[in-house]
Amino acid sequence: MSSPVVSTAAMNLHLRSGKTPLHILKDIDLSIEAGEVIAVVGPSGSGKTSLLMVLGGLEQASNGSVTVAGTAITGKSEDELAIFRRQNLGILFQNFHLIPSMTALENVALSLEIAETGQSFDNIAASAKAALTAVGLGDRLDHRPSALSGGEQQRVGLARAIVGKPKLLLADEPTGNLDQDTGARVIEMMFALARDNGTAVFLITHDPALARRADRILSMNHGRLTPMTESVPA
Ligand SMILES: Nc1ncnc2c1ncn2[C@@H]1O[C@H](COP(=O)(O)OP(=O)(O)OP(=O)(O)O)[C@@H](O)[C@H]1O
Repeated sequence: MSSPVVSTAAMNLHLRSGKTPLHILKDIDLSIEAGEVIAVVGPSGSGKTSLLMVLGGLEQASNGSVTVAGTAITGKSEDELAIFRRQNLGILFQNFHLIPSMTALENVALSLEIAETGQSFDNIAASAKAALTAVGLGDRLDHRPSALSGGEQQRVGLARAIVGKPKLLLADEPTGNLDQDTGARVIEMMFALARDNGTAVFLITHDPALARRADRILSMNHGRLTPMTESVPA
């Protein structure tokens, strides 16, 4: 059997707020297989985004182990983490983070260019165009973010997150700002990526209907992650 894409053991995250020490993540043991979609639910402030940040190498765990796509990311330098992210991760935030001066096509192509896959410019442009077409934006390639609606910008963000066929997709409330139809479309694309490419998906959501579609639901409470056993309220 292949090893999991995500594996953490006895992982803790301590931060400080002024002089007050905070124990944000407590003894996290998490494993996510290739092609598996995990939904993480839980109250505001419970630690969901903090866990996403640790898995993405955007926040360093205080102790324990964190292995993502075969790389032990604890203790790596910022430069090493940047390379690790470019080669293995897709990240989809609620607030898109698109580059305002670049067109949709350029925003998506940039993520392939900085991943340094060695592809020619023509190949990169073709992949970016295919990803944008897949999210229904084939006719918006030359639009800058300011000329796109919120839902369209989110879909550009999704195209950018998936164009490199990442081993792990991290998504924080990806449908929070979207109408139902656009949200459903974004979700379909994420599931397709897991199914067709074997991408492991870590999805934070407050949407019970969305959580129920995942392979597994985990609940975060006061920094502890536990399997969701009772059914998610509608
Ligand atoms: N850089 C930081 N310094 C200090 N405390 C932080 C920092 N980042 C997050 N926290 C605290 O960590 C706790 C967990 O925050 P986190 O954003 O992970 O929660 P969440 O479950 O994602 O919440 P939400 O659903 O509201 O997004 C909160 O109490 C928050 O105030």
